[in-house]
Amino acid sequence: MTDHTPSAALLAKAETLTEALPYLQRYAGETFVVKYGGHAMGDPEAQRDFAEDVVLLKAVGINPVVVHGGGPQIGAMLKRLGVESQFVGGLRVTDAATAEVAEMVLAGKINKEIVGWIAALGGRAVGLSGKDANLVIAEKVQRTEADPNSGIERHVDLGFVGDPVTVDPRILTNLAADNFIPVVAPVALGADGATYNINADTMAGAIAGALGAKRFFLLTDVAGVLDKAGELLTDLDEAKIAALKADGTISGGMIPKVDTCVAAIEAGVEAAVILDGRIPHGMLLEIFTRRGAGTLIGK
Ligand SMILES: Nc1ncnc2c1ncn2[C@@H]1O[C@H](COP(=O)(O)OP(=O)(O)O)[C@@H](O)[C@H]1O
Ligand SMILES: CC(=O)N[C@@H](CCC(=O)OP(=O)(O)O)C(=O)O
Repeated sequence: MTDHTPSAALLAKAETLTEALPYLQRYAGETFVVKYGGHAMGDPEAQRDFAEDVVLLKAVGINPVVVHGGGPQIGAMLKRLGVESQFVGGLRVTDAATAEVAEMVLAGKINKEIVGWIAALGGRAVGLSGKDANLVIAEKVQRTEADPNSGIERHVDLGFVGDPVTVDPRILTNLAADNFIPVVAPVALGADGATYNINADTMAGAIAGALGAKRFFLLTDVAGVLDKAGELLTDLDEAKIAALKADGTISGGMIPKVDTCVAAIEAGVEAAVILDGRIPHGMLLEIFTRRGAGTLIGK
């Protein structure tokens, strides 16, 4: 007689599904903002896995809003055009020609690639930038830098680099209510009518704050915030972050990330998670299993 007992592997799959039940109940109807960084995009397979996660979130009643980057991809295009890029404090110095290329790569190429993957997997994505429906109004960033000789702080002109100053999230909530998945490129107009290039972490944080998102995910190319020994720090708050910045544990590109998370939480986001976007379905493991992944930043 044939043995009809399910295999252990099959039973483990059922357990994974039941383990997800409390999370499915807790998050149904909530808004999750996901920042998908250029380094996390990797190869087409990684992009497909990411899109699959986003479509799954929507299918179980969560409202995902994707805000993407594309720094390495802008860099590659500028290189093809023979233009060198300079960074100050993690921000790309953006003259008018660079702003044009950044918009083409972000709002044209990458945005439509992500929309395409989501569509291919049965989701209904709408690609937009901060310009659409006045989603974001930007203001030229003001930065200072210490002069290497005198040590005196002086103003640095980053060109068309913007900070989001107002966010009108109605287009996002309207799209989500109609079962669309918004995919946002970090480009916006200033009140002066100019096009501004915005750091994608900053853009995503401002949008997460304006939406009062339940969760804000930052997908990057490290496991999360690491301590000096390279071990993952699983839980952080504002005070711990301040200490880690002060002693130099958090540096470079991780500084704007944690600052963005803290600002988003102050604006009403319940918690932010920094995690490795290169791990296939890492976001699903974080959301729907007890193990979690990455660094959770809360109040
Ligand atoms: N304490 C830390 N933990 C993890 N990464 C850190 C830390 N301090 C600095 N970093 C750096 O921050 C980087 C992530 O920032 P960034 O390269 O700007 O990411 P992205 O391109 O995804 O926006 C890491 O790859 C790492 O080099
Ligand atoms: C002003 C500024 O630096 N803008 C960024 C926008 C893209 C971005 O932030 O992409 P990642 O998230 O992949 O780094 C840039 O030009 O690279």
